Amino acid sequence: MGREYDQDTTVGSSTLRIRTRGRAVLSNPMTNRGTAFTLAERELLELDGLMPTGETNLENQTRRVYEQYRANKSMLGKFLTLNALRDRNEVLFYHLLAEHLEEMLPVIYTPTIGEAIERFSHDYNRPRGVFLSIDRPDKIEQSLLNYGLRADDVDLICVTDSEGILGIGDQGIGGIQIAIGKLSVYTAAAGIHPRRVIPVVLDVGTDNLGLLSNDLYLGERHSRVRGQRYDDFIELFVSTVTRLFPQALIHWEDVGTANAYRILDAYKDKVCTFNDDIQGTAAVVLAALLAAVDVTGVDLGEHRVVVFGAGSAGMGIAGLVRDEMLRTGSSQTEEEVYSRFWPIGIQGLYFVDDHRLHSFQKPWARRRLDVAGWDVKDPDAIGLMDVVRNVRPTILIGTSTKGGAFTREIVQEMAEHCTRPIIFPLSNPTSRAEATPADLLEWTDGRALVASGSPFDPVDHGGVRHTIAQSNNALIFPGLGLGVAACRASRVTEGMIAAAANALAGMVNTWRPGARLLPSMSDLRLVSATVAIAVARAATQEGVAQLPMTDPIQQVYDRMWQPNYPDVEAI
Ligand SMILES: NC(=O)c1ccc[n+]([C@@H]2O[C@H](COP(=O)([O-])OP(=O)(O)OC[C@H]3O[C@@H](n4cnc5c(N)ncnc54)[C@H](O)[C@@H]3O)[C@@H](O)[C@H]2O)c1
Ligand SMILES: O=C(O)C[C@H](O)C(=O)O
Ligand SMILES: [Mg+2]
Repeated sequence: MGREYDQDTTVGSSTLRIRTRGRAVLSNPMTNRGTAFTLAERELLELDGLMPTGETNLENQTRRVYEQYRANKSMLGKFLTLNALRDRNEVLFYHLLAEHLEEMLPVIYTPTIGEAIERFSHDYNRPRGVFLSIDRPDKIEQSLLNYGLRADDVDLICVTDSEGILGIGDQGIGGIQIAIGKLSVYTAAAGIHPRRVIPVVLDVGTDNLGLLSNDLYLGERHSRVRGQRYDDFIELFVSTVTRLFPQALIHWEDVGTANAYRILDAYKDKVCTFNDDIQGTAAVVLAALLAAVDVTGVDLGEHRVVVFGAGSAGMGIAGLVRDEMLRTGSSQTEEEVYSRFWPIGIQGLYFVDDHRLHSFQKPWARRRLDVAGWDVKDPDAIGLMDVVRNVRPTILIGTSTKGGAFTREIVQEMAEHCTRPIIFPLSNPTSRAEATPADLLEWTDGRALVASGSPFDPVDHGGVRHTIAQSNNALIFPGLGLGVAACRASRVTEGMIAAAANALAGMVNTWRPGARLLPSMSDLRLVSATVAIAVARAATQEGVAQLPMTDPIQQVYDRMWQPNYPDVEAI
C-alpha cells in the first residue's frame, strides 16, 4: 500500500518497508517515529542531523506528549493537540490513546467532537478523509481513488451527510469530523488498521443558515439537495464504493431521520452496510436494558416503554427491544408487544393519522382509541407528562436532542408508580442529555437505573456510589466492524446485531448496588474483541461469512492492529 511505504495491513503487526528517505519519512505520520528512530535506522533512512541526537522510545515519547496534552486547559485545545499529533505520528497517537482511553475518548469523540464539528471551518488545518460534493458526482470515483488505497486495502468506510449530527443537527461539511472520530474509535477500540479506513462526507449542501452566511464556511453554499437528485447521488456513491472496495463495510452515521431508514432499507440486503444510529445504538441500549431489567426483577416483556424522541435511534431501540420481547416473552402476540411502546416526537405522541410520520414510525403510532378517557392538556399534542401520567411507564428512553426534557416533575411522576424506574437520557452531546444522572438519582431518592449517551461522573447518593454506564454505540460498532472484517462478511444481518447486543450484555455484572449497567469505556478493547467474535460467529451461522472461522478467537485477535512501532526496513 502507499507509494511511500509497504506494509501488510491485514495482520496486527508486520514490517514497515519504507521507500522514502530524509524529511519525507518524517512528514508521513505512518512512517515517522521521530526521536524513537534508532541511530542505525537514522543512517539507513537518511535522517542524520534532522532531529536532536538523543534516542528515545515509545514509552518516553508517550509521557512527553501526555504532558503536552495536559497543558491544555480546554477540551477543544486537547482535541486540537491530539489531532496535530495524529498528523505527525500515528502510532504515537494511538499508543497515547490506548494508555488513557477513558480520559481521552471524551476528547476525540463525544462530547468534544460536537464542538469540533461546529468549529470545523474555523479550526481547519489539514484535510483528512474524502469530501464528495453533490454538485460534482462525476468526481466520486476519482476522489475515492485519490485517497490512495487499493481494492483490498479497505475494511471500513464511515460516511455521513451531516444532516443529523449527534443532537446538534445539520453541520454541513463539518460532519467529516464525526466520520474521522468514529474511525479513530474503531482503531483505538478494535484495532482496525488506521490505513484500512476512509472517512467520507457527502456534501449535499446545508440548511444551517449560520453556516451558509459564514464567510469561512468550507462546504457547498446552497440549501440541502433532496429528492431524486439526493437518491441518485447516494446510489452513485454506494455503487462506486462497492465496485472500488468490495470488502469494505459501509457505516452510515448521523444521516437525517428522513433518509436514515430509507438508505438502510435500500442497501442492507444488497451490500455490506449498517446504520450506527439505528442499529449500533439499538444493540448497546438493549444490553443496558437487559442489565437494568435484571435489577428490577420484572421480565422485559412486562415493561412499558416510553420512547421520547422516536426518530432514527429511538425507533431502532424500540425495534430491537420488541424483537427481544417476542423472543423471550411467554405468550405475547406481536400486537400486545407493540402496545407496550409509546413513541413521542416533537409533535407529541404519535398517532396513526399523523401525516408527518415517516413509514418506519407508522407501525408504532397509537390509535386515538388508545388514549380515550385520558385527561390531557391538549389532545392534539399529547406531551411526555401526559403519557407518563396515563401510561405509568417503567422504562423511559430519551433520544430527542432536547436537553433537560426529563424534568423533576415528570421523573417523580414516573417514580411514584414504579420501584426502580429505568431512565436513559441518551441524547448527545452533554448539553442535549434529557437529564443528568445526578438529578435523576436525587429526584428518585437513588432508585432510578440510569444510563447516558455522553460520559458522566459517578453519583454518590445515600451512601451508594452509582457508576453511570455510557450507553453509547461506541461499545458496539468497533466490534461489529472487526467481526465483519475478520470473517469478511458480505452483509450485516439482524442476527449479527442481536449477537453483538447479547455479547455485550453478557459482560455486565450488576450484583453490587449502584453498579454500572454496561462495561466501562476503559475496557473497550476487551469489549470490542468479545463483540467481534460473537459477530463473526453469527455471520458464519447465517451463511454470510466469506472466510472460514476455524478459530474465531485467534482470527479476531490476529487481525487487531497494535499501536507499537513495527520493524522497519529501507527499500
Ligand atoms: N447514546 C447513543 O449511542 C446515541 C446513538 C444515536 C443517537 N443518539 C442521540 O439521540 C438523539 C437523536 O438522534 P437521532 O439520530 O435519532 O435523531 P433523529 O432526528 O432521527 O430523531 C430525533 C427525534 O426526536 C424528536 N424530537 C426532536 N425535538 C423534540 C422535542 N423537543 N420533544 C420531543 N421530541 C423531539 C424528533 O421528532 C425525532 O423523532 C441525538 O441527540 C443523538 O446524539 C445517541
Ligand atoms: O456519536 C455518538 O456519540 C453516538 C451517536 O452516534 C450519536 O449520534 O449521538
Ligand atoms: Mg450518531
